[in-house]
Amino acid sequence: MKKQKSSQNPNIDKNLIDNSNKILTTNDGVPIHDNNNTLKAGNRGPSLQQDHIYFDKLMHFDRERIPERVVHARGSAAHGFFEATADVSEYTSAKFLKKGTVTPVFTRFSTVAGFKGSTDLARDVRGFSVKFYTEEGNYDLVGNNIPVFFIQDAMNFPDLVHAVKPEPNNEMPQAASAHDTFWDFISLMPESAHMIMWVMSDRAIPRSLRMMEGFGVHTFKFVNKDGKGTFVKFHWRPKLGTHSVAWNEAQKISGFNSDFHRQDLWEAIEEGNYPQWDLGVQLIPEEDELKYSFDILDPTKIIPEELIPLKIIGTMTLNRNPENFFAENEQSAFDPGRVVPGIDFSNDPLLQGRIFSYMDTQNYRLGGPNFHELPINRPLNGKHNNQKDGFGKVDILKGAVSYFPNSKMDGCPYQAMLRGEQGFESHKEKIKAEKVRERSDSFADHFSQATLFFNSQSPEEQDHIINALSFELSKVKEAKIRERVLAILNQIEGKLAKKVGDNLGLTPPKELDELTLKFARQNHPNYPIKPKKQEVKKSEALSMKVKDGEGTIETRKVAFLIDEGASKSSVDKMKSALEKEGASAVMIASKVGKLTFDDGSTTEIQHSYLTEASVCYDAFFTPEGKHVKDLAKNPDYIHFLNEGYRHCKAISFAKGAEELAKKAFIEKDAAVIFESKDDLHNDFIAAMKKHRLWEREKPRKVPA
Ligand code: HEM
Repeated sequence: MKKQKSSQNPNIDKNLIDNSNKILTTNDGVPIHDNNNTLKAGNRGPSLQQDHIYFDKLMHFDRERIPERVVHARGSAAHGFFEATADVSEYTSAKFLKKGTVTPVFTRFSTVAGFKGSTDLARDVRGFSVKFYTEEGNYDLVGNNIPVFFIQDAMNFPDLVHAVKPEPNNEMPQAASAHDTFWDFISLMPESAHMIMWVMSDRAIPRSLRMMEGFGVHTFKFVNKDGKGTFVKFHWRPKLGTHSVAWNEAQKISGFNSDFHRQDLWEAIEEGNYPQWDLGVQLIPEEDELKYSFDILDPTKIIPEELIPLKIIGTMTLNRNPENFFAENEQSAFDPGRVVPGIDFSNDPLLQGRIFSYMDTQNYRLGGPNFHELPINRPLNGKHNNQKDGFGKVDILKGAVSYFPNSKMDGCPYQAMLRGEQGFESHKEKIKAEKVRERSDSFADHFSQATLFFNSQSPEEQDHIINALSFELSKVKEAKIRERVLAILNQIEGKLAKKVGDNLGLTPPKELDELTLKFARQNHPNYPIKPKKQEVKKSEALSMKVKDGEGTIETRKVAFLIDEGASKSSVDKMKSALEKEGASAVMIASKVGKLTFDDGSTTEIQHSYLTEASVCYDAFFTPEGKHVKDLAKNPDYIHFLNEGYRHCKAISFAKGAEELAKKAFIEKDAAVIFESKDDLHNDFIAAMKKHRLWEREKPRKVPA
C-alpha cells in the first residue's frame, strides 16, 4: 500500500510531553532527589506525615482509574485524515465534504458488551466512531460495523445493555451474548430479528478492524445552502475488503492473543500499511420519505443498495497511532449529537435518544463539563462561549463578561445571525402531531428484512448463522427461552428454525409465543400486521463472499513452516512472490534463535510452534528442504497445519514437502496447492485472495 501524506491534529502535537533527559519532578515541578524512600523517623522508623513528595505520588496513583464506558469499553483508535472526493454541494453545505477538502480525523473501533480488558474476538457488534475535526467544529459519525440495531426506540436501550452484559448476580459471562438474560430479552423483542441475523453472522467476528465495514445506522439529513434537506445513510467501505474469521478460530485467538485486533491495527500503521475506507452515502429525496415497504426512520432496517446505490464521496486514511492510550483513546468523547452545518438528524426515535445519552455519560465519565477542552476532543477551529467555570477548566477566558447579550464586549462572542453570518441551523420541518407515547405501525414488520439478509447469504454463510445460533442457544439454560427464540426464527425462515431446532432437540413452534405477542402488542395493538410487499428479495451487498476476480492479499500474514535445513531458495522465491502482492512472511520453527538453511546461511527465528498458533495467520507455506523429515515427526507442526486446514485457509507445499499434507490429514482442494501439480506461487496467491475456502467445511462436517 502506498504511503499517504499525513495530516495531523495539531492539538495532539501541541500537548505532547517528552520526558527524555528531564529531571524527575513532583506535580508542582519540584525536582525529586530520591524516588525510592519515603521520609521516616530513622531508617527503620515510621513514615512521616510531612512527606509531601510521597503523598503527591500516591494521590495520583490512587485516582488513576476513571469509569470505563458503559458500553463499547474496549476500543482501539488511530489518527488520520479524510479527503472529500465528490461534489455533494447539491445536497449538503458541510464544508468538510467539499470536494478536495482534507480533514483530520480520530477513529475508534470497539466491542460493545465486554469490559475494557476483555478479548477482541468476542462475538459482538463492533463500534466504528469517527471524529472529524472540521473547520466548522467537530462532527462525530458514531456508527457500528452492522447497519441495523436491536431496538427501535431509545427507551429500550438500558434494558438491552443490562440483558447482554454479564448477569448481575454473578457477573458472568464476560463479553458474550450466549446466556439466558440476553436471549430472554431477544425472545420478547421480535423487532431485534433482523439484527440477530447480522450478529449471528460472521460480521460479528471480523478478521481485522481494517477489514470491516462501518455504518451510520440511522437515517440522517443532509441540508444544502438553500435549506433543502435530503435523507442520507452513511457507509464506510474498507479498501481491503470485508472479512471474518471462523467461530472456532475466534475462540482460540481469544486465548492466544486477546489483543489480536488491537495489535493488528497498531502494527499495520507502524509498518506504513495505512488502512483506508471509502465513505459512501445513500441519498433519499425528502419527497420519497414514505415511498418504501419499510420506514426509513426505523433503525432495524437497511435500504437495499439495489434500491438506492451507494455514492462514494471520500476516503479516510488512518496513518498515526496514539502516543498515549489514556489521553487519546480513553478520554475521547464521541457523540452522535455533534453535527456541523449541512448535517442534521432525522426523527429516528433511537437516534433522538442517543442525542441525549452521550454527552450525559461523558460528563460523568470524564469528570465534568470541560471534557471538550481535552486535547483529543478540542475542536481545531477554536471554541468561544461564556462557559468559564467547572471542574478541570483548562482555558483562561479573559474579561468580566460571561453572559449574553452583553454590550461591554461589543456583544462578543457574538451570535452568527446578528452579523449576517451562517451558523448551525436546524433543518426546518413542519410537524403536525399529537403528543403521544406510541410507536408507528410502519415499524411493525420485524421479519421481512431478517429473511432478506438470511436469503442473501451464501450456503456456507447460512451454515455459520445456524451454527452460531445453535452455539448461543445451547448455552441458554431455560428451555422456554430457547423455544420462544425458535418461534421467532420460524417467522424468518423455516429451514433456519428447523436446523437450529434439530441442534437443540426441539421442534420450532409455528407461531410466536403468547408472551412475545403480548409485549409486541404493547407497541402495535394489532400485531402481527401483514407486511408490505418487499421491493428486494435478495441483495448481493449483504454477503461477504469474495467474488471471482476480486480480493487482495495486501497485509495478509503467511506462516512459513520451517526447520533446520529448509531450502533458502524455496523460502526466498515464495517470500518475494507474496511481498510483491503486499503480503508478509513470518518464519516459524521448532525453536526460537538461530536457524541454518540448506545453503549454510542463517536467520533469526522469533516464533516457534509452541509460542504461535495457526489461528493468528492467514495462510501457510512449507518450503522444500531437509527439514521435511523432521517436520513429519513433529506433532506441533502437524497440529498447526491441520488447524489451518480446518479453518479453511490456503495451504501450500513446495516440491518434496507434499507428504506432509497426508500427515496432517489434508486433502487436495482449491486452496491446497502442491508445487508438483499447481503453479505454486500464483495458485497460492489466488487461493489467498478468496480469503477462505469455506466449502471445505461441508465434507468434513466441521462446526465452524
Ligand atoms: C438509544 C440507543 C443508544 C444509546 C442510549 C447509546 C449510548 C451509548 C453510551 C452511553 C456510550 C458510551 C459513550 C461514552 O462513554 O463516551 C455509547 C458508546 C457508543 N455507542 Fe451507543 N448508544 C445507543 C445506540 C447506539 C447505536 C445505534 C450505535 C451505532 C450506530 C451506537 C454506537 C456506539 C459507539 C460506536 C460507541 C463507542 C464510542 C466510542 O468509541 O467512544 N450506539 N453509546
